Amino acid sequence: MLLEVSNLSKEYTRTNRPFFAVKDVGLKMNSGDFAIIIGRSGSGKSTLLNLIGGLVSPTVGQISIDGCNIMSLKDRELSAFRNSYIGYIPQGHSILSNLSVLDNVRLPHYLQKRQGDVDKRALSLLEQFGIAHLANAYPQQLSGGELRRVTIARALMNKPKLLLADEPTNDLDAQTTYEVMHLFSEIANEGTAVLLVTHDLSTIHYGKHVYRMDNGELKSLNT
Ligand SMILES: Nc1ncnc2c1ncn2[C@@H]1O[C@H](COP(=O)(O)OP(=O)(O)OP(=O)(O)O)[C@@H](O)[C@H]1O
Repeated sequence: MLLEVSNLSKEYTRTNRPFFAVKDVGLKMNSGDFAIIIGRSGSGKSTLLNLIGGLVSPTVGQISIDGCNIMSLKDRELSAFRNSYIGYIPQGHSILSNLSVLDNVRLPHYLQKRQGDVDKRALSLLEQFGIAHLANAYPQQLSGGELRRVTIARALMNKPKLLLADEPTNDLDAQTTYEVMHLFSEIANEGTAVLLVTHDLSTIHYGKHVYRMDNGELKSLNT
C-alpha cells in the first residue's frame, strides 16, 4: 500500500467555535491508482490534501506513505521526505514569474540537491507535456493551460510516488481540461499514485476511485 490514511481529523476554531474541517477520514491508495475527490467549496478537500502532503498537522489520525508514518518525522526530515516522495500541485498559480519555464521545472531538483541529469529530466517532462518549445519562455508569456502543464511537470521533477493536485482544472476551458486530465491518467499509468480534489464534475470519469467529501467526511462513490 502506498498511502494509508486512518481516522484522520482536523479541527479548526473560527469565531470561538471549533469544527472539524476533516472528520475521521480513511483512505488507501496503491501505486498507479488515480483517485478523485469531489466536493463543494468548503467541504474540506484542500485541508485533506494539505494533511496528506504534510503541510498541515492533524488533530488526530495516521498518515503513512510508502510505509513511513509522516507524523513521526521532524520538520527537516518531513521537508526532505515531501520533496522526494510527494509532488504537490497547489490551487491557483504557483509558478515563479522571474524564472524561465525550464528553471521553474528544475527548481525541486535543486531544493533536494539531487544527483543525476537535471536538464535531461526537465526537458523530457516538457516534451512529454508538449511544451518543450516554451522551455526558455517566461510564465507571463504562457496561457493558463500551458502554465498548468509547467506546474505538473515541476511537481513530477523528483519522480514522486504520490502526486497531489488541488483543483488543477479550475480555470481551464473544456478542451484544456480534457488534455490535462489525460496527462494525469498517463502519469498514473506510469506508476505514480494520483490524488486529485475538485468541484469539477466533468472530470470524475477519469478517476479509477471516486470519493465525495461532505462537511469533512469522505465517502467512496465506487459501487
Ligand atoms: N486555517 C483555518 N482556520 C480555520 N478554518 C479554516 C482554516 N482553513 C480552512 N478552514 C475552513 O475549513 C473548511 C474547509 O476548508 P477547505 O479549504 O479544506 O475546503 P475546500 O473543500 O478545499 O474548499 P475550496 O474548494 O473552496 O477550496 C472551510 O470551512 C474553511 O473555511
